[in-house]
Amino acid sequence: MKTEGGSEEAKRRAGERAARAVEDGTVVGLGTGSTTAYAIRAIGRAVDEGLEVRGVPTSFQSRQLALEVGIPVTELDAVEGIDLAIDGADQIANGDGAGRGTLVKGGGGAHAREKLVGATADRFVVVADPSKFADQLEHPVPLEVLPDAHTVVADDVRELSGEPTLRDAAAKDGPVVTDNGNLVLDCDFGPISDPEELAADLALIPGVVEHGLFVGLVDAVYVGTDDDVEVREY
Ligand SMILES: O=C[C@H](O)[C@H](O)[C@H](O)COP(=O)(O)O
Repeated sequence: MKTEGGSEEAKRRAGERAARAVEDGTVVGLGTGSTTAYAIRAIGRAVDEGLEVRGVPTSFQSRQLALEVGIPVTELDAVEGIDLAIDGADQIANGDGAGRGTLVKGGGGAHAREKLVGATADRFVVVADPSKFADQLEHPVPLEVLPDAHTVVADDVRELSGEPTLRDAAAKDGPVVTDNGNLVLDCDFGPISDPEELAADLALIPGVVEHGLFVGLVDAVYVGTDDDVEVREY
C-alpha cells in the first residue's frame, strides 16, 4: 500500500547520495521501491567504472534492476555478512521520544526480506524524501501472512484495535501474492503511540511471517530534497 511520495528529484538525490557510501569490495543490501531504485542504478554506474561489490537483493524487483544495471547479485546465505544495506520507507517517526527512527515498510510487500537484510547489515541506511516523516507513525502496517492464516490473523489484529485489509493486486484478480508466496494484510491502527509494543504484539501472532514495523534498526536516513540531501544519524 503506497502513499503519495515526494518529487523524483528528491528521491534521486537521496538514492544517489547513499550509493556513494558503498565501498569497494563490500556486500551491499539492495532494498526495494522507487527511491532505492535510484541508489541501485547509481551503484550500477559505479560498477561500470570499476567498483567491485556484490548485491543481496530484497525482492524480485530489486534483483531484476540489479541484474539490468550490472551489479553482481548473490544471496544472503552465500555471504558472511552485509556491510551496508540501502532501503526506502513508507513512514519514518521523527519525534524525539520512544520510537524515534522507527519505520513502517512493506508498501511493495517486500518487508520480510528487507527486514532480514537490514537487520543483518553492519549499517542500515534509509533513503527518503521529506514526505515520509511523521511525528507519530500512523501509516497502516503491512503484515505478510501465510495464505490460509489471513482470516485468523485478521481477527487477532482486530483484537489489537487494528483494522485489517487484505491487499488486492492491481493487475490480477484477487490478492497480492508476495515474492515468498504469502498474502499481505494492511493493518490500520491509527496513530501508533508505542511502536515497540505493537511490534512485539504483532510478532507473536501465529501465521504472521513478518510485520512492517522496523524498530531500532535504522542507522541513518538520507533525506533528499529538490536541491540537497540531509543525513540524519539515529
Ligand atoms: O516493500 C516495499 C518497501 O518497504 C519500500 O522500501 C517502501 O514501500 C518505500 O518505497 P518508495 O521508495 O517507492 O516510496
